[in-house]
Amino acid sequence: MSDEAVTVQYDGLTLVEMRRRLHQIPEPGYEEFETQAQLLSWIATLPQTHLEVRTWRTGVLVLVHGTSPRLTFGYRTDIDGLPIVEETSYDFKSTHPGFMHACGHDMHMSIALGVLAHFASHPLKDNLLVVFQPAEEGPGGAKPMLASDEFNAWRPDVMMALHIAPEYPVGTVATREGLLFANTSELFIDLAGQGGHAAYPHRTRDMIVAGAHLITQLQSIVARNVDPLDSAVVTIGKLTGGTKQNIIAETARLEGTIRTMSMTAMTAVKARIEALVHGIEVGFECQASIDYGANYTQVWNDGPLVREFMEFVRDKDLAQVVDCPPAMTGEDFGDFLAAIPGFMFWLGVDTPYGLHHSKIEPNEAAIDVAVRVITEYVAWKSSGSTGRG
Ligand SMILES: CC(=O)N[C@@H](CCC[C@H](N)C(=O)O)C(=O)O
Repeated sequence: MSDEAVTVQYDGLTLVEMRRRLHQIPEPGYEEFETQAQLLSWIATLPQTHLEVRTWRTGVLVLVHGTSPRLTFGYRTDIDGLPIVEETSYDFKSTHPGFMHACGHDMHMSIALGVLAHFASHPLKDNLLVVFQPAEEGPGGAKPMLASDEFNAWRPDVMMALHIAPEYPVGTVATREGLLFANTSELFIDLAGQGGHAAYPHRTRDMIVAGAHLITQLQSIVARNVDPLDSAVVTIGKLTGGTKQNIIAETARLEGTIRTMSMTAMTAVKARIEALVHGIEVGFECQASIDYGANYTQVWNDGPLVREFMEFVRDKDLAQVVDCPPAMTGEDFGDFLAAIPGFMFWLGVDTPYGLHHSKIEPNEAAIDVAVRVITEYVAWKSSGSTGRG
């Protein structure tokens, strides 16, 4: 492959410049209006001969027609941001107050744009569907997109995606056969008691105290109810309740997430949460409700396909390939992989701050690495194989 894939420009903009522009406009799931408009305007500047473009909600689907297609390859990027106040040193910080691309979706989008630009002018034998998917951070765009007519009209036979990894050096791809990311379930617990004057606690049912007890009890689930040879996480990331320091809180809300390696553990964790919440209702004379929000299927990499990908990248010396352990991160790309064979991999971006941190600054040199890895792999796959390992 020539260097063209990595020096690709849209309307005079490099992939890094496009990443920086996207970094400035992070938007929550299903509100990616400015992002969608920006993507569409850039895509319109590409050679259109082989392209067909559709929108799905706030997402974009681009089919690059192959010259003699037998298969459709799918490459997916997520496009939403997170409710985080940015604290990077960038001079291209988010212009959307309280929102930030702190999970790398700006990097992911620029890589997908690089892949798309390359194949728009170097079409494959096979079709390529580039998917710009909304709402990965929640409530999940993959499941409804999979069920949509827009996606199914161009449904790929094989799918792939990547996620930036702060802990790996630039020039690394890390993945594995089978389980890569966990099963996830969101968790929202509402507690309702009786508010009142801070000086008369005996006449109230204090939901700050009930919530604090419940959070502590929830921490016992992983330690005492999950097989130590399996794994789970129960995190409460947000606690709200009360109105003022001298008013006893009538309500409280806990917001969190559950992560498990197996569905057996997910069922067991949920059963324990329900038992503990019921105990809080009895013990603190209050009412409680549980909502599990969005649930994502584990990311399960197809063994032969991911093995072949790892061997290809290693053999062509496109990146350092690491056979990594599974992670407790979640990804609704798992929902695509439950329906369509494929795989996901981590892309090293070498930054001291982790995903979802207000100071994360991924190394942009990783964009070219990823575009090269993906374009070379897909071109090789389309040139001779049947799409399966
Ligand atoms: C890669 C990544 O960070 N993904 C998110 C997915 C969120 C799923 C859902 N909203 C939840 O919180 O359960 C993650 O937090 O792992």
